Amino acid sequence: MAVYTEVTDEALRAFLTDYELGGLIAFRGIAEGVENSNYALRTESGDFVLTLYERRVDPAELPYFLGLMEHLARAGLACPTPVRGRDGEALRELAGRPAAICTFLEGVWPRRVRPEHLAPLGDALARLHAASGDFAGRRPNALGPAGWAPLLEACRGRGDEVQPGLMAELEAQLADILAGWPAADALPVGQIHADMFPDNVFFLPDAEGRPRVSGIIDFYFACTDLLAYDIAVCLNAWCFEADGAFNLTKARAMLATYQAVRPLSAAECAALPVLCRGAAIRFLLTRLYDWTHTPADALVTRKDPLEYLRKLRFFARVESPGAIGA
Ligand SMILES: Nc1ncnc2c1ncn2[C@@H]1O[C@H](COP(=O)(O)OP(=O)(O)O)[C@@H](O)[C@H]1O
Ligand SMILES: N[C@@H](CCOP(=O)(O)O)C(=O)O
Repeated sequence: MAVYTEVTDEALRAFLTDYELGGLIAFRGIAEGVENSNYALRTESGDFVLTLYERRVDPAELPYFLGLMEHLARAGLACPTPVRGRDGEALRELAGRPAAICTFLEGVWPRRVRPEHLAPLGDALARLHAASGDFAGRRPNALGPAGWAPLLEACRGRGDEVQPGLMAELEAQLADILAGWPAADALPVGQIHADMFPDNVFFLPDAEGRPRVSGIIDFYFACTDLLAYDIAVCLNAWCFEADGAFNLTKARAMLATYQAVRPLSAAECAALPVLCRGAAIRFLLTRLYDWTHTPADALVTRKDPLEYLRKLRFFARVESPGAIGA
């Protein structure tokens, strides 16, 4: 699932008259994704993705997301380019929802992450950070440290049903993380993706058959925050095996190519363990919130919060940045 808002053939054809994309050839709802309604479109001009923004996206923030994607695509990053209508506007309305069309990116996201994915990932992440350096937009991270205690509070009463003692453990972890969190001006800040999970990064084989990044999608958590926090998100999302073991080889491969583009300062390396703990609790808390607030029969697939409890515990035990590849 993610088609919350149905679009009729007639409504879509009428919508497309505001663009110079030619006539509609075919369209279908895309089942993947959780936040918004997505449709794959084929028009006489090629393939596109139509997104209808659902309730969790604040319409006032859409110009930031679309502007950032346009900026990065112009700088050569493989990310969706918002398509502007005849009037120059990319953000429009369809079926009562804010809506935009973006270019379709080829490639597939890795269902099983292999060590060979990590080098191209690190390179792409560093290029994203470098290319957004001159982007003028700003968006505070709503799911940053200040947002974690309210999320924890919203899960009170239900969290311990997921695992006995969970709430007390998370409270203690959160206090510890916040006490060690770097000051906003202590580390380099810029535009970060903030949700660079495997399902948001597409790959295609290069001439030698090695994976190369062909697309980065889903910029709807992007924000202005510590650049190294994006690395921490990737260490969480890409460097653990199915049995829960942290894969140091993967972490080192990603950090090496990242640093070939943007070397980390000593302060960023030192902060990486706490940033990883922060990223772990951030995804744990949003998953826990969804787990405890989404009816079990809802069409959306709820993600396992306890996967991130195991990662959180791992990062809490890390004694030096070297143990996680920095
Ligand atoms: N620009 C794009 N090119 C190709 N496929 C896309 C593009 N944008 C989204 N998709 C497809 O739509 C799915 C859901 O997109 P995503 O942005 O992750 O949705 P959500 O924000 O609802 O989680 C992706 O897994 C991918 O299959
Ligand atoms: N990556 C997050 C969930 C966000 O979902 P997405 O489909 O918008 O990437 C998680 O795994 O908890």
